Amino acid sequence: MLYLTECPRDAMQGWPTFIPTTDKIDYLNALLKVGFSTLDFGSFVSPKAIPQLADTAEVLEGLDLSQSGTMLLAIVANLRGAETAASHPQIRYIGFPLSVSETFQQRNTNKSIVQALDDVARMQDICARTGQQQVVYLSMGFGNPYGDAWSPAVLGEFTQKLDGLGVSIVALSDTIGASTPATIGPAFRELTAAYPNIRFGAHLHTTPDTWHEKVAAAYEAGCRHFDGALGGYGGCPMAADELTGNMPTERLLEFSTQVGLEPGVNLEALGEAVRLNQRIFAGH
Ligand SMILES: CC(C)(COP(=O)([O-])OP(=O)([O-])OC[C@H]1O[C@@H](n2cnc3c(N)ncnc32)[C@H](O)[C@@H]1OP(=O)([O-])[O-])[C@@H](O)C(=O)NCCC(=O)NCCSC(=O)C[C@@](C)(O)CC(=O)[O-]
Repeated sequence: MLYLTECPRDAMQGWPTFIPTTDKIDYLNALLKVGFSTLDFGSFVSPKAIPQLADTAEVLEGLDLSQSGTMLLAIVANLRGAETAASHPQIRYIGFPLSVSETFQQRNTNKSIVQALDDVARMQDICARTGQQQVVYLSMGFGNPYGDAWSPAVLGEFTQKLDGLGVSIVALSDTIGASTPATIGPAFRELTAAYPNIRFGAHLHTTPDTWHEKVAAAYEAGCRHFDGALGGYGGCPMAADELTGNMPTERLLEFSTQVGLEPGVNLEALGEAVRLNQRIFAGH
């Protein structure tokens, strides 16, 4: 079975019209029944930066976790957000976007990479206090649209720092869909060999035509932790004017069957989640 993180937060965060809080709650409760390993359900960030998710605390109140084995993950972009996430023991993972592009770090969190690394260290302290776990996203991990210098080696340099801080889950993130099998495969192969204490996830934004080669490259390089969003909607509005789209979870499940793994999801619950997904994102 693949370790799947379903990311409705990533699908919703840049959606142009406000999704009513009750619709978010219904959708997330449906996703909680599907059997995903983790649900990236919302974020505690500035409501000015991401107005769509200003209701995350209210949404959390409405979630029914009683019959779900799925762990909750919330994205934060500063220490204030991390303290908010830390005050909710239902949240297992606190996700922080650390960018290997200085321009994107500034755009996304209004701070430098050096300051962001300091936040990662402090968030490790918060997690040590609460028993939660930090997930660091290496954003723009496969290139950026701003002309900032990038090479495959940069992922190694950042990972070394994260390893030193005791971070044990790192999601290699292709924020704008710039990766290719030629950059994905070596990244997962080399980092997995060099950092056995870290689980590397693939957070690969993609266009519909290239999903398979990207997932296959990561899988063949040993990756078993994939992020996706049903329908492939969304992306990061802080990255570019146009949302790239997410890795469609349906395709990840299809891939999982192709390689002979149990999808590990309840198909009836998945059908209901897809129905609510279509109501929110496709208006029917
Ligand atoms: C980090 C800041 C806040 C810095 O932004 P800033 O402007 O430096 O922050 P500030 O401290 O000056 O505060 C500005 C305003 O935000 C409020 N504020 C400040 N912090 C919080 C908070 N935690 N919760 C609630 N409100 C907050 C604060 O109260 C204030 O409100 P005002 O006084 O003006 O009314 C801002 O840049 C921000 O919120 N960024 C959000 C970025 C974001 O959510 N990006 C999308 C998620 S990351 C992603 O999608 C990438 C990922 C994970 O998928 C992986 C990948 O693909 O790469």
